This record gives sequence, structure tokens and C-alpha cells, in this order.
Amino acid sequence: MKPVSAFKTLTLRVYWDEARFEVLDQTELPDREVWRECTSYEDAAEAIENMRVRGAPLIGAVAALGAWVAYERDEDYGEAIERLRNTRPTARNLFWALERMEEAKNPRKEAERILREDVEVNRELGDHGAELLPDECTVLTHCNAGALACVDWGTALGVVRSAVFNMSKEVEVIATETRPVQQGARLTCWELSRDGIPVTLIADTAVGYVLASGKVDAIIVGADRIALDGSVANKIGTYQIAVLADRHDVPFYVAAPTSTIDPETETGEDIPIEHRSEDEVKNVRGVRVAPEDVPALNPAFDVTPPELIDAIITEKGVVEPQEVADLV
Ligand SMILES: CSC[C@H](O)[C@@H](O)C(=O)COP(=O)(O)O
Repeated sequence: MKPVSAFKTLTLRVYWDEARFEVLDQTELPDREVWRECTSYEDAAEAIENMRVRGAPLIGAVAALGAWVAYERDEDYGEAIERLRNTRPTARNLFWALERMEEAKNPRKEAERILREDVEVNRELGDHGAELLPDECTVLTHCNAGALACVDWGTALGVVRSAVFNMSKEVEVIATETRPVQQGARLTCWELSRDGIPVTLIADTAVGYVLASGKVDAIIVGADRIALDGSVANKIGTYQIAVLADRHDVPFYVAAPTSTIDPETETGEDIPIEHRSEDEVKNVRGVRVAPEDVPALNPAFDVTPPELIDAIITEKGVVEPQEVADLV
């Protein structure tokens, strides 16, 4: 039997010769490792929309794979691109990947390039960012900007991995739980423990306490979209952490590939913020914690202005937020 060429990482299994792929369903973590098969663009769109896959680079990669599967299986390519484009509004990498797929002469090769580049670029930015960390340090991170948010390695957690595995630094991580979807508690803690990197979970409400008590040497978060003025949209709660970092003089870094910088978004105010179902706020893993008739507001992202960011770590180097426009 002819061997099937496959590409496998923590988040994806792609079977190039069979026009299908599988995604690790992140809604099931940390309890169970469940893989969902995608054999159509609708499968890919459903996985992105329902956050089975999430994190800006991974959303882009899965959208590219959805378009590739549509092409191989003679689905309507234009419709596929349009459907995938409308899955989530904030992450720049989704639109960036679909622009590349739209222009590609060979969709399979382009999807493969997008996946491989993501891993390379994260390793590069990880190495640049790791230079900024002391040999022994504690890093606070928010949400999950790790291997689970990417094809592999991670952005913010890619910096931690590079520091630990490539530079033998001793790094401990403090992870915020990241209500309402709890990417910090469920995903960051799961992937760091798996790699043997020490991680301590805190409630989102404990950030002020840990910063005031001097326990944190640096904060590193990822990004969903970076505007040309250096404003950064990231998981809801990032802005309040940046304000506290400023108050306590703790360096606040953003780690992201240049594909997250949007050449068409001038300022932070121009970034569309996704609002999700109020059920995510009113329930914790299926159990209601608020009166049924009280409305809830659920913005999935907020915007941190450039003056609160010490540096943006990219594969092209570490820059001041005001310099990001020069990178695209
Ligand atoms: C590296 S992805 C961007 C982020 O840093 C990430 O933490 C984030 O905000 C992801 O949001 P999500 O709603 O889980 O897709």
C-alpha cells in the first residue's frame, strides 16, 4: 500500500494525499484528547466558529486547509473562501491566510507553505524574545498563545519554550485562567505541564496581587491583530493587565508573527471586536452561575494602546510598537 504523506503537530494532522485533515478539539481539553475530521470547508468553518481550534495563527492555518480541501474535492472555491472569512472577525491571520489561498495557483502547496512557515516563524520569534528574559525568571501570560494557538511552538509560549529549551533558562510561568472560555486554565496549563515547564494558575482577579508582590519579571502575551499605530487586540483582559504592568513597572511584551500586523488597520479603534454569546459568561462549563434573566456582555478581545507595550516580538526582530508599520 502506498504510504500517505502526512503532516502532524500538537494541533493538526493533515493527510495530503487524501484531501482531509484532523484538528485536536480544544473544547474537550484538558479532559480528553479528541480529534475531529475535516473533509469539507464547512467542517473547517464549524471548527473555527465553535472554537474547536482557536488562536490567530491556528485559525489562519485551518482556514487555509479548509480552502485546500474545498479545492481538492471540487467544492465551490469562492464560496469556501467567503464562508471561512465569516467565521470570526478579529484575528488578522484568518484574512491573511485566505488572501494567500485566493491568489494561490496551487492551493495544496500554498496551504503546506502556510503551515510550515508558521512553525519556522514562531521558532524565530521565540528565539528573539528569549533574549529579553533573565536567566531565571517568572513570566505571566494571559489566555493561550502557545503551541495550541498555532501550528506548533507558539508565540508568547514560543518565547518561553525557546528560553527553556534553546537557551537553558529557568522560566516559571504564571497563567491567568482567562474567563470566560478559560484558555489559560484549560489550555496553557495543559500544554506547559506536558512539556515539563513549571506553571501556576491564578484567577484573573489575582493579577494585581501577583504584580504588586514582585513575583513577576515579565509579561508576555500574544496578539490577534496589530494595527499600524502599534495598538494590539488580544484576549479580553489583556488591557487591564497592561495597565497594571505599567503601574508596577513590569515589562509588558507582545509576541506575534508579522502576519498578525494588518496593513489595512490604521489604529486600535479600527479593529473589529468579536462579541460572543452571553451564555459563555453566565455559565461555567455548562453550569449556570448567574440569574437567567440578567444580561451579560461578552467582548472576546480588547485593545491595548502602544504606550502600554514595551516591545513587540516578531520573527523579524524585537521592535517598539510604534515601529510595526515598517515591518509590513
Ligand atoms: C496566539 S493567538 C492570539 C492570542 O494571544 C490568544 O491568546 C487569543 O487571544 C486567542 O483568542 P481565541 O478567542 O482563543 O481564539
